[in-house]
Amino acid sequence: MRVLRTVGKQLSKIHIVGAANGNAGHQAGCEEAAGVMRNSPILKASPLQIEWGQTVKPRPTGTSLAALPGVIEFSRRLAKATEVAVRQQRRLLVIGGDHSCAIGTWSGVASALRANGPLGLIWVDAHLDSHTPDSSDTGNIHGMPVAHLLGYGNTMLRHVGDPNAKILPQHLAFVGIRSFEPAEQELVESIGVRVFYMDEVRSRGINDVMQEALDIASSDTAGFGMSIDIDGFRIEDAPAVGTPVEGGIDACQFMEAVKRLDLSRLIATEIVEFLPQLDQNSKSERLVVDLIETIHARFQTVSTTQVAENQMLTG
Ligand SMILES: NC(=[NH2+])NCCC[C@H](N)C(=O)O
Repeated sequence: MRVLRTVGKQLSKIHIVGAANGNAGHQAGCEEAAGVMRNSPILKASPLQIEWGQTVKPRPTGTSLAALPGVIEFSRRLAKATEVAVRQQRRLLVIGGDHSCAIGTWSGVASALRANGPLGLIWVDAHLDSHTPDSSDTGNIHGMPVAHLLGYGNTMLRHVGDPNAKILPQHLAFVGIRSFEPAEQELVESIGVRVFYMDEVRSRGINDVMQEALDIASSDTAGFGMSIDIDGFRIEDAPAVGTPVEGGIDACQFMEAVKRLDLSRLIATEIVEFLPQLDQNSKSERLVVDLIETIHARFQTVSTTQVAENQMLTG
């Protein structure tokens, strides 16, 4: 009885791991986001129960491809942190960081789940982030995490946590994509990954698309994750990002769609690419909090009315 109660408690509280990395991005600054969110008055005012775990900080070795040694070492430490959290059945949220942190986040989660089955993943983003070091024009590793999670690219990055591919093509769905280069598109399409480009989101509506993405990520998997790059949203909803792209997902519609999803098999969430130095009027900070509440309120005794009231108070 006691054990059950403890497990229940761990399941409902959000356990946040900070990923304070930023030098694999187009512009430095995402490394500040975890600290900003930790001190965020908007998040502190939220009725959600949160416990902050460790914040993993890299030892940067440079930018573009010179960042690689630092990213490898950082990814290994982040993967340890997420693996432990999932093994302890905590309700995990990772706050990045540039999107290269996804290598560490999902490698650790995949290792923890492996005995039970494969990991599914919904990747919300403007970009495909599916380059290898060889195919990338910029050398920025935040444009490469998906290729490495699928088992392509640099061997040491592919082998973070363990040598297995972290995700199989049939369990991955991209949502909101509208910026990519031919080589990365060719890679993901040739192996059959489902990409919901922005055109399809616009024509079918985000509700339908998210429902189908959830089906892909949860069929024949041990559970699934969501990696949310806030540049997937409209620039007016998430202005503080390093690589903005016009024509994104309407953030309010996205959150309405997420509220309708069955998230009972959600293992972990990651919110990345928030660049605090560009955040006028805390607009993007507020979006991060709204996303967290949208996803997590259902797992706690917090009612949607309480969340709405909080949003009005701080809005
Ligand atoms: N996580 C991101 N914001 N990625 C943007 C990647 C942009 C471009 N495709 C590149 O590889 O450099």
